[in-house]
Amino acid sequence: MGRHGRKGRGGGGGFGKRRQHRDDADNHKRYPDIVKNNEKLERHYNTLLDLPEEERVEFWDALKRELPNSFRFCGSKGQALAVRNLLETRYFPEIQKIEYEGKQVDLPRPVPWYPDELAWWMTTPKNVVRKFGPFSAFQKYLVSETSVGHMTRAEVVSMIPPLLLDVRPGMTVLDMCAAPGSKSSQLLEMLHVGEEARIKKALRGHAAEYGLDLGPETEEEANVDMSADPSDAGRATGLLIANDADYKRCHMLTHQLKRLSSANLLITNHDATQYPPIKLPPHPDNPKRTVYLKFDRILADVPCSGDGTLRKNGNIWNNWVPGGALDFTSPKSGYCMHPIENEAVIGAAVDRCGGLEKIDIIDCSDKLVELKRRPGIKSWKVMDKTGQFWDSWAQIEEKMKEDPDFVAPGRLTESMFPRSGGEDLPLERCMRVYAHLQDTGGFFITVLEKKAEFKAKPESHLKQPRATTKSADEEGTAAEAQADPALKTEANDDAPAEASVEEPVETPPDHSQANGKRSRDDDEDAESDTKKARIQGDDVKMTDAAEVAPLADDTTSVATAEKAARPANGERKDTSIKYEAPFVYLPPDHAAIAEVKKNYSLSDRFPLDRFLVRNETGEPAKAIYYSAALAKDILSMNDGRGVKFISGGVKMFMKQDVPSPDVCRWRIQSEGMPILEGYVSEKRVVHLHKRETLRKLLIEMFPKIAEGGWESLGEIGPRVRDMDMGCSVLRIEPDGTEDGFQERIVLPLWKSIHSLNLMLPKEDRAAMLLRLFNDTTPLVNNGLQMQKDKEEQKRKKLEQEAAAAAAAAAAPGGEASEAEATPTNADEAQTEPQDAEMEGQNGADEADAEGETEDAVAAA
Ligand SMILES: C[S@@+](CC[C@H](N)C(=O)[O-])C[C@H]1O[C@@H](n2cnc3c(N)ncnc32)[C@H](O)[C@@H]1O
Repeated sequence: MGRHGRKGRGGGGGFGKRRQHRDDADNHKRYPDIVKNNEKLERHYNTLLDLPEEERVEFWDALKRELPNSFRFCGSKGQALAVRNLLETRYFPEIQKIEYEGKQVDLPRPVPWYPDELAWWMTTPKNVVRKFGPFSAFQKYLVSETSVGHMTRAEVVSMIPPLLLDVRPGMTVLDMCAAPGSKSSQLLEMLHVGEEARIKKALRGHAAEYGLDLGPETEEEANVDMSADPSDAGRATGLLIANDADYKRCHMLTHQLKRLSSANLLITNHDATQYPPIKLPPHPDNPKRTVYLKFDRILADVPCSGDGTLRKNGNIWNNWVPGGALDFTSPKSGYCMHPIENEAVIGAAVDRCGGLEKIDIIDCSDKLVELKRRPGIKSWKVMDKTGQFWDSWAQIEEKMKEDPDFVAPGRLTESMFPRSGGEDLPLERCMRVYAHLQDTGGFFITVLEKKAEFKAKPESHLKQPRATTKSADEEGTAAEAQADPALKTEANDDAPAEASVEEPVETPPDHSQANGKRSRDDDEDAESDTKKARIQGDDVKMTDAAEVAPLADDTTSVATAEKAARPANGERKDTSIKYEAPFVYLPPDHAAIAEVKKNYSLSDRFPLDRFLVRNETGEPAKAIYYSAALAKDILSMNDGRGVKFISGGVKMFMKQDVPSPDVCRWRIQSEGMPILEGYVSEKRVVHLHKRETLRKLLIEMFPKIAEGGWESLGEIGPRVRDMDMGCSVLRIEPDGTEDGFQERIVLPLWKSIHSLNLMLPKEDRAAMLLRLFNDTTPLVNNGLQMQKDKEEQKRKKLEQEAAAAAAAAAAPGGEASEAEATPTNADEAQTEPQDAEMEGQNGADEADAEGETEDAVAAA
């Protein structure tokens, strides 16, 4: 059907602008206070779902109850488990004591089908946890861990699709409609599973050679499967392209995913129905052949009418009309129960892709077995805007034959009905999750597997809607042309016919081998591809309520999008198309890279050819980023091709003002630390194992080292006193004692002339303080205090000098000289610390380029 994106792309459109005000008012009402009656809605689902009476009551009761609170522990597995353990050890005893409305509240429970008990839910609604006093410590924990990216609050049902996609390290994945990014973060985590242990294991054999202290081998390291992603010394080689059509939401996505510090992520801003082909470097054996990226997995979490979100968008009770689903005016999320947004779309997509030999609906009954679900629906009626049900398209045609003036109300189309002759389509393999099954929102998921190459049929082969009035009909057509870039391209662009969706086009180049992986040459036999896919179960695409036709690797979408990206003169390179600051890779022998390599004595095992900057000059001004090899290939090969890359690469080094040229100007940014730290030699490492030492470093910004200040820095005091100035790696390690650390943490540390500083944003400091020490002590900025003291001293000195000068002038024959009266700046040059300016003064290009907020690290 392909209509999903037409109205309200951006996910925030709700039920349209006219209703916005009332919606907002309704949304601010507590859910229990909302009147939950809608005759058409109830008649609609009672008819369509045809649930037995008892279950029907449960279904509506569940929809009328407030949605339980749910959250997921995220980030690296070690971190996620550490944060999860706190829930049970620190917060369970508190929650157990809470009574709300005369009843003891339930403890949170793990979601039974989510791996490693990393997803949890609780019956107490979010609003109560937020506002009811006795929950305040727990609420603080939720907010604090969410703000630093160790936890995310997501609807339980929305966690299902990534799990069914079975993403594994090394895969190439596209999330077509990714913002704000909750599913993308799950996908990214899957690409990085086991990476830390693999890197360590790969490095261990070379540790002595490079002066690396990797500590004792961990259990995870001992058990890690090196073959899961073997080609880049343990580093993850897969890639997630997270795409969204809405530019602003792409930036939201960037912000959300930044927390995962992944070098294996690119964010793009395209209409997914026109996703451009992504070029890869040619295969060395066939340098003339153009090679394009193909995806192992695609997630299509498309906008829909969202009636599955009734429990969190109470306004839907008032506003739901059958036409909502027909028009898709409420694209808040992919949660919907309506067959015309679900099974009908799957049917149409399979049809357009050439049937079940080309694309199959996968039976997932053996996956997530504890997830209660219902099979997809094979037959349904369609309710028009007046509330009348139609059994089939044939019934409408019949009526039109009988009465030439008859028009069905609303924009009904043939594809909204079960397909005639489509009885064999295994729509029962689609998955429906209803609110009453396990107290969630409603949801629809289907997993599709591409079995062979195909050319998708154009959308127009389906029968067109017949609207209520002529003008409505005309409106619809104009809107279609407006909203469907494919139609626009066909109509307006005089590029060669091969680009039209209707025309057969050359089979696009096949997977290629970038960096020895993840791509194929285009002359490879499609048949053998298909066999491979079947054997390995590899080419699974999934959709929740999705239209699947425009897969990025299918012939049609490649050709159409290629045309869109190609300028009218036929030349492919158009450097004028710049959507964001460019991505420029630095040569490995660049002076800044050499400086970094020398300062941190980086092991030769760390690749130096993946550093990039984000500015036109191509010179590092403020930040140096790092990306995985495949991301580099893609960013380099697609420069000037009209691919709208919003973000890519992890900020690895930030430029620092330093008091002498002997000090390395490039400090490691906390985001880049997990990628780099294993390769930094002992020369720039500080080991910390006492809890009190870390507590002091977290609470105090810029604790003093000079004038004996180092003595108050516990076991790290002598080390930091003797160390050269600049950035080093602080390794916080368990020492086996009971009150020692349970987890390993690595942070950047900066030593300046007078003081030391953990290079962590304030919110991260506060979150760590809460997590490790259950401490909410306000942070102390020693640097600011020193600055104030210094200013006070200066003021006093000035006063004294002025008084002395006045006295001298008053004395018989005396007159103070200018020079004596003017204070020198000599003291200032010595004052604390030069890094005071480190965040503020270099605010040039890159930070702005990504619209990022600066770390609150800084400055004294
Ligand atoms: C249901 S939301 C996605 C939620 C997201 N997957 C998550 O888990 O956080 C749908 C998203 O699709 C985007 N969108 C709408 N039409 C699109 C199109 N034609 N191409 C790509 N993205 C589109 C919207 O901007 C919106 O962010």
